[in-house]
Amino acid sequence: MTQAASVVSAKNLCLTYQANDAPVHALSNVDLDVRKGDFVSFIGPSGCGKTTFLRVIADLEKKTSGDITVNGMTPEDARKARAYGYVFQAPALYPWRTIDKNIALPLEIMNYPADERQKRIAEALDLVGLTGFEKKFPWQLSGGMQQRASIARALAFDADLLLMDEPFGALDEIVRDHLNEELLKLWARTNKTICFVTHSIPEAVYLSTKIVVMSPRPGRVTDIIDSPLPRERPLDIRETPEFLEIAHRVRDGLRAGHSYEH
Ligand SMILES: Nc1ncnc2c1ncn2[C@@H]1O[C@H](COP(=O)(O)OP(=O)(O)OP(=O)(O)O)[C@@H](O)[C@H]1O
Repeated sequence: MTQAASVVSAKNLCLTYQANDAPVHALSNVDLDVRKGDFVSFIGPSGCGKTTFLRVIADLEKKTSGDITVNGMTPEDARKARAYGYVFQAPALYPWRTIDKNIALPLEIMNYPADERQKRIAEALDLVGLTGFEKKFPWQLSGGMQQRASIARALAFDADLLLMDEPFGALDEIVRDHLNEELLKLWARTNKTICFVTHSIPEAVYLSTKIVVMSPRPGRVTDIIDSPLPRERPLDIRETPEFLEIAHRVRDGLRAGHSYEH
């Protein structure tokens, strides 16, 4: 079998923010290869550079040194080619726009014709299970449904790469479990490549084909775990020895990164 194409490739990637008092080494010598169809989670304590890494992929921050390509291009060219959809931590929906109009906004900015917009909105709502809610305002939906609407908005351009920055962090555990299951189904149906930031070990292990463990000061990768779990995962896989073993390794990686500071 030939290896899947590289979607994100980082080599010796460094990013230093020039803060007022001292430079902040948000990413230090990061090496990572994300392949087409991977579900990659980034896990680590606050400040280890998870968001910064997604922002470099999205061309919202510029690297200081090293190399990074997205779909074989510079992040800037990839952004211009609309290589990705971005889902933020909070739903970030416009309260004065109905759900369909929120999803339409980026498509309007990109001058998609009205009929194409309608088609894409309907498809994206179907993928996240929100068909029938197009005329509701965000405040008429629960937190979980709002976050699904944000995912629909990111899916609407049909980019192969989804960047998700802790999208379910603010939701209660039951809703989160449900959305995790839904997200895996969506990933299986669409064959997208997903880069997903989380603070939760079970979430990272449940969702991912690859888990990137990071630690702060300087922000760096301490472990990369290729998951042996099958791609199809019922929620109760979380009680299996295989699952717990990976969770254990993630926890060890997080601990090792922590002891580096002392
Ligand atoms: N624009 C900026 N200017 C200066 N420092 C920044 C800037 N953005 C982030 N940082 C710093 O860079 C480091 C990495 O931040 P980043 O947001 O990538 O971490 P994170 O792992 O996503 O954290 P969290 O889990 O809290 O979201 C932190 O120390 C942060 O304070």
